[in-house]
Amino acid sequence: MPTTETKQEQKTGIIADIALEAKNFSMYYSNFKAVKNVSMAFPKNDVTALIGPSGCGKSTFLRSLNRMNDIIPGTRMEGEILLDGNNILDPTVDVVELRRQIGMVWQRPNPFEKSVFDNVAYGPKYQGIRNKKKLEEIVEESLRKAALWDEVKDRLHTSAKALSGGQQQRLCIARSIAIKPRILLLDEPTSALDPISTMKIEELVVELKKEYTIIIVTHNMQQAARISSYTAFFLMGDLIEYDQTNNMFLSPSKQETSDYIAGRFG
Ligand SMILES: Nc1ncnc2c1ncn2[C@@H]1O[C@H](COP(=O)(O)OP(=O)(O)OP(=O)(O)O)[C@@H](O)[C@H]1O
Repeated sequence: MPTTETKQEQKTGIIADIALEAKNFSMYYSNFKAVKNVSMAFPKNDVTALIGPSGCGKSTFLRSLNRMNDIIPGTRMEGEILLDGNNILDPTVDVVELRRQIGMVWQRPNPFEKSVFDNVAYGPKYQGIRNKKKLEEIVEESLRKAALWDEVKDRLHTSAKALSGGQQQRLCIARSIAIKPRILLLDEPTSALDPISTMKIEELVVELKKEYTIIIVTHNMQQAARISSYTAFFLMGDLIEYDQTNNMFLSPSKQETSDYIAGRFG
């Protein structure tokens, strides 16, 4: 009989094309170890869900993947997170360029106090693109990819804050896409949205995986089951189980996973 560890290694070992990989990664808030010795690989052009009860460290881990925790004083990280074989935790890494490659969408839609157009054009302008036609092309392409173009094409120059919550969240996705990332980190992107808007975001995520690697934190297990190919279950900072989503939900190998999925805690 293989040990559980061996079984999991075998299962995660079937990821043929790895976009990003954590190796023995830990993250501390001062002396508190919020993420503990996590090793896992994220498949390219696919969706991986991070699930677990409140406080288990899934958002902290997600934010570590593009060094977003750096902005919190007193944080410390150990281990490695590899992108193309390079450790992104290395102090010499250019975090602005890293965050261009690994974009982030937050729980609450947070468009800038600018027009729809200027929200999407912001990143490309920051990168030095000034040509008006080129910017128009990028804005249209990004809004189309975020499944928002048809709804906003006649109001590009009105305030983004006037959009609905669901539209604002798709605008935030368009804003991320506009700077051509390779990986998108989504931190509970639908938790503030109504069911119809949630469905649109879920459809969008499934569409976007053709072009991007997507890592999503969700409280919603049905959502993880609907849109992800792999799921990682965290508990008190530990990665308890990582597997293909179908296996995880149909035959979890750990009791804690089974209890959580069955709604016995969390
Ligand atoms: N800025 C911070 N300073 C100190 N501790 C923090 C900070 N942010 C999170 N923590 C702690 O780290 C642990 C993990 O928090 P985290 O937000 O990553 O969990 P989570 O699983 O994403 O929870 P939720 O689903 O409620 O967002 C928790 O114990 C939390 O209290």
